[in-house]
Amino acid sequence: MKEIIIATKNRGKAKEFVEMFEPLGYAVKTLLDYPEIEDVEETGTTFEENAVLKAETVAKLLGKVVISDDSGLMVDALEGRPGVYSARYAGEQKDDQANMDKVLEELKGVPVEKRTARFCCTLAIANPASGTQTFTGTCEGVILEERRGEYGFGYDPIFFVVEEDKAMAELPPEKKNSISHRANALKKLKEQLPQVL
Ligand SMILES: O=c1nc[nH]c2c1ncn2[C@H]1C[C@H](O)[C@@H](COP(=O)(O)OP(=O)(O)OP(=O)(O)O)O1
Ligand SMILES: [Mg+2]
Repeated sequence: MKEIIIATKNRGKAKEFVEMFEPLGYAVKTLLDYPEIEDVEETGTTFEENAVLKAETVAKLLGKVVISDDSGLMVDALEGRPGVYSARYAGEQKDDQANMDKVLEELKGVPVEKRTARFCCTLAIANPASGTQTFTGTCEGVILEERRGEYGFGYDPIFFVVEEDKAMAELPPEKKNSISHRANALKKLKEQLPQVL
């Protein structure tokens, strides 16, 4: 089986990449399979910068083609926050529950029509021999006033997808993986690099 390496230590992302790549005939490896590789410091100020940093660092270490994912939630009423700081919004411990509580608290009293938001995902594919390309996908939604659903990870329980009339965390994996920011970025990557995937 062909193998693809995803430079992530996030279990929620890793699960989605397995779900999206296995039907294409790829065995997925992530940094959870390479415990000796340390977390790449995300010093960029955009999803693209951080995605490139993560993919190139790991591609160089392994001498192989590597895909990374930098993603997050942008809330209009918060001027785009938490944005690139989504993982650590409530502190260094990267706690999904604390991060959601912080967003809900900051949006207290904000009416539904002003609670618009989007998930963003930039995938970087780094080839040690030929360079790096990036692909970005988004998914539009509205921030709920309380959590709904058990699927997914991160901010999914507070992100309402209008077209589905459900919170992202109420959508089963097959559904999320056809409409998500990550799915949309991967579609672009596949369209533009059919020879790689
Ligand atoms: O589909 C998603 N559904 C809900 N929340 C999501 C999603 N996609 C990203 N997110 C949130 C989770 C985390 O708070 C941040 C990603 O931060 P980000 O730096 O890209 O990932 P990370 O540090 O968890 O793992 P890694 O850098 O090893 O890939 O955005
Ligand atoms: Mg990260």
